[in-house]
Amino acid sequence: MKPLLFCLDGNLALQAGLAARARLQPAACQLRQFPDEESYVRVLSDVQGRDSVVLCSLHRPNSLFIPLCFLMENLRELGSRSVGLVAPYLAYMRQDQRFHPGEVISARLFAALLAPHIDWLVTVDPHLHRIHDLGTLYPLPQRVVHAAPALATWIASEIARPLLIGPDSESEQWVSEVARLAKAPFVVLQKVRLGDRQVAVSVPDIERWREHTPVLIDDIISTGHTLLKTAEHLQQSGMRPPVALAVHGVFAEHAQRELQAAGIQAITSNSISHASNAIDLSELLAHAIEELAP
Ligand SMILES: O=P(O)(O)OC[C@H]1O[C@@H](O)[C@H](O)[C@@H]1O
Repeated sequence: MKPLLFCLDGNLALQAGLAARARLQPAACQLRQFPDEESYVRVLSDVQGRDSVVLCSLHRPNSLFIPLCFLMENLRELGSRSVGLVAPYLAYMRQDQRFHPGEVISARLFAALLAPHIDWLVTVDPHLHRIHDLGTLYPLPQRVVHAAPALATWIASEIARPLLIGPDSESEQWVSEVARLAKAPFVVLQKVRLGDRQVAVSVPDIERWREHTPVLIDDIISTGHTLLKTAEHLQQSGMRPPVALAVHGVFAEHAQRELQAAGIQAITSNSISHASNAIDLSELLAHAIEELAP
């Protein structure tokens, strides 16, 4: 029997894509909040003796974490043989060390809370910066899907004469791979983070790329300030308005509005459901799921 596929984050398009490509059977659950914000979760499919897969990007981690744990443990109590998690966006990966004395290393602690509930994990380009192996945080069967081939295909078909730009050294791992696959030139800029919402970006001499279309590549758009600052500097250097490609469109606070106001076209993958989704990851995710699902 096909494993059942539950979707907790409302990404129904991705659920349908995965069900078709990874031979999973869509299943239903209900999630709501009580007036005091406690979570109510109900499984509406028969899971007895079945393997279950839960699709849930963790872009709103604090509000999704409790329902996700409730659902996964409930699936076991109701007789599910196994529970795998497909979290295309994995949260709490950026605070992977104590930058200031006394800070919580949330990447490690969040993983320690989540891992005991899952049998296997599939995610997309987790923000592995100082920790290079996801298995260090999640010591269980897991696959990391890389969105680079899908981003490169989109660029090759949509942008004439692209110049790929990584806003900071962290982004080099993504931009260099996308550039290789798209057979396009790339540059990496220097960024200094001044706070949660403040960044400063410096641009090297990009005179010779004037005739190219700048394509910013990053793993995450959160507040959008990294992209906004980068675009501002590119504009001052006489470049055309950039297209911004990111794997994960978190779009925290007013990010979407501010990017639009700055004339930046944001394009994202469907790791998180959003109006900017133009890059479908279901095929790449389906391969990874088929390797792990029983
Ligand atoms: O500037 P915002 O959008 O808030 O944050 C996203 C950036 O912060 C970094 O960790 C990510 O790799 C990305 O460059």
